[in-house]
Amino acid sequence: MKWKMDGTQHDFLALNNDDDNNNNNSSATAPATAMTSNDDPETGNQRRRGRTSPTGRYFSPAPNDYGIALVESADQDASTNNGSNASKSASHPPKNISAQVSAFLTMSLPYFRCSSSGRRLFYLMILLTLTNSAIRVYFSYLARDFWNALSEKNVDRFYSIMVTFCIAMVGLTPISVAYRYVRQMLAISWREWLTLRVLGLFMRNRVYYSLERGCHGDTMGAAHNRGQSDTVDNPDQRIAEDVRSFTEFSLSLFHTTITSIIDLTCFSFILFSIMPRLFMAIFTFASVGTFLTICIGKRLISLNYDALQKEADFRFALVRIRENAESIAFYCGEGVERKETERRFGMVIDNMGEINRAERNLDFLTTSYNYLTWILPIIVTAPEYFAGNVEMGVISQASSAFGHILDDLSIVINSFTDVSKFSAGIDRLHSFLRAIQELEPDRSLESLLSDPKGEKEAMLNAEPVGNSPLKGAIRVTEYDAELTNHLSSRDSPPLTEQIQSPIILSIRGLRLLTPDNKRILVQNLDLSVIKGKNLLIAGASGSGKSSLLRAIAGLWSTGEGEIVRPNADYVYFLPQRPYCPPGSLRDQLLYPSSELVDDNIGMTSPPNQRRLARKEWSDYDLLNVLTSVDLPDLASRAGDGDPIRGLRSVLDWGNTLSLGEQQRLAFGRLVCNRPRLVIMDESTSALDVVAEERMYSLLKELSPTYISVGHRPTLLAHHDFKLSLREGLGHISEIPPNTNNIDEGFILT
Ligand SMILES: Nc1ncnc2c1ncn2[C@@H]1O[C@H](COP(=O)(O)OP(=O)(O)OP(=O)(O)O)[C@@H](O)[C@H]1O
Repeated sequence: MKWKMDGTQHDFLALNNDDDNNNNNSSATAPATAMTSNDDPETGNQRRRGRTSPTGRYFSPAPNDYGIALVESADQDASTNNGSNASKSASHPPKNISAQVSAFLTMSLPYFRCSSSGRRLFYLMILLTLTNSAIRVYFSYLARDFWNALSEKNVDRFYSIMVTFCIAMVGLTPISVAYRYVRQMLAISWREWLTLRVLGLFMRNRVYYSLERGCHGDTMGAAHNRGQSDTVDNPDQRIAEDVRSFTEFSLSLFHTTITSIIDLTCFSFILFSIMPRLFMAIFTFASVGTFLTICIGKRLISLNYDALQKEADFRFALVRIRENAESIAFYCGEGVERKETERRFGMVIDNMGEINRAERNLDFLTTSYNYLTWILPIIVTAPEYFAGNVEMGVISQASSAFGHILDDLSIVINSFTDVSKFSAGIDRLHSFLRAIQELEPDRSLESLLSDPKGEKEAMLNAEPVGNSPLKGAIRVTEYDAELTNHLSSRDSPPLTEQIQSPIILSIRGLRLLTPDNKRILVQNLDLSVIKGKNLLIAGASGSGKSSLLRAIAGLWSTGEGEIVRPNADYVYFLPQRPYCPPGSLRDQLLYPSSELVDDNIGMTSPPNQRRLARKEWSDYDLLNVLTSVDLPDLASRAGDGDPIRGLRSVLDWGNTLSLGEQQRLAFGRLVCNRPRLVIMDESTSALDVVAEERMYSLLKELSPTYISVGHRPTLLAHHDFKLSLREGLGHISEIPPNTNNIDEGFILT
């Protein structure tokens, strides 16, 4: 069951006794709803503010009145999920209540501490909530007088009350509208704040990569030992959907709670002063009902947690088919994919069935509860009325007060399903943020949310911040490549005695493990790469070549040792399959240059000034770049004969260009970005030997130092040294000049 509020869907959100119109409806219409023929026990007590259905859920029978509509939908939980790694996720048991409350506070308080506008909106919302409660009490008295006037047939009094009622309605409407508006404003502002904070934390220090690959260094190892999950499923859904639901439902819940407390106080006073017996009866009735609801319905909490998970897994299977459409089509793998997708969908359906059964059991209780609430106040008050001890208006007011109090005491009963969904949502969001926080264990989650850059901590500790982005045992130290003599041959032994030029990359005592700490890939590796002397890394498949590059990039830190390299501004990594971001051909060439980069990303070095220099590249320059990488007609093709238009055309480049074209385009990026050190992982694997030769000639013209990983013997001719990885050990050898191919006696593995 889902709710729509002003067109916005809520997923673990359905607490609904918060709407002003509902409130007005309940109290303002109390006279009309005190046991009229319109009251339908099937829909619960219409007097009641929350309009409880027999199933125990609040609903709005007239959606247009309240801007709220009940939506039967099961797909919202995963509606924004692009399905990143659902299948890897671990299922967490829902936490206990105190842990939930603590998680809730940790995630919600930073916003109110940091945002002054959020605080203002919050105070205004409280003010308007209090005003609304006062209005409800006022209307309860107005209703009493109204019914008394009717039963006494006092026409003058009746019309005088009607006039007062109309004036009050006119005056109070803006307050109700303002309340809803302010609450939505607060929901928007909070969502914006929290989403941007979570997104910032997700993108900085390559957390997005670490969470995806589970390479959290020692920290994650510790997490493993504590039995925590090392992967977080569907971060996209958590950022897009769980944050939204969290903020919106939190406000709804807050409103419900505060309104209930105020209502409970006011109407308890009213009811106790009118009829103490009824007051006592209601407390007993609500307590028993709540206890039974918790006993019968607690299974729904874990089922709803699983529902979020299973919907996301199903969605992920569909997204994966879309992303790998071509490969699946080549393999004719539709049957397998369909079976797997159906299996996941089957799990969704099974879970829905279980939820349905659990809700049915709960409905037995809540429906009979609602029938009883319809009749209970009448049974208790009727004898007094027939005995002439109380007037009709008093009965109406007592019934109204009864309805209010019962609503307030029945929050658990009426909203159990929705609160259980909210609880599952809190857990998902909190575990996601905890996984991010574990990458910076010296900082608390609250401080990360309040102060992502850690400026306050930095001021307090006054410690130099380490250079390595992810704290692990392998330390990556970056230096400014402009300072040419930063490294000397004394720091690390050179590859050969003869070479005395500065070292551009140095690896000392490296021991590299897989992120799960299970396998040693490289050990005792000492290596210095001299500027201008290019290195080829070779080895059998799975020997750890790419992993060594990951360690140099600072992506993997499990192991020990030190890597010293130029800072990110001067190093460019070329993977085997270049990433093609959404955007124009121009964007493809200049990637990752951007006018938009800011220091919030938390990169290991200040923002790359050279990468900000997009405007320096004219269209003409970029067309020359394309020509230099053997793609002279690409822009014309993309622009239907007009190369300038082609540079600006936005296509799905990853699916439009062949892998060889993408690899050449990636070499074009090197021309635009002019790094000092290029690190390539089989980045010419899709090129023929001639094209490979041309790309390496271009590299030599650009004259950076480069390191390649590859299997092809033809690569030997383009490098000066070779590092062979064998059984965890690295063997360095010099490649004699004019080595052309494997016949020269150099095998790659
Ligand atoms: N996230 C991970 N967790 C655990 N093990 C991993 C992970 N990623 C890679 N590995 C393992 O690490 C080993 C080295 O992988 P790597 O990609 O470095 O090999 P490679 O030498 O580049 O192989 P190839 O030549 O086939 O590309 C492989 O056995 C691989 O299965």
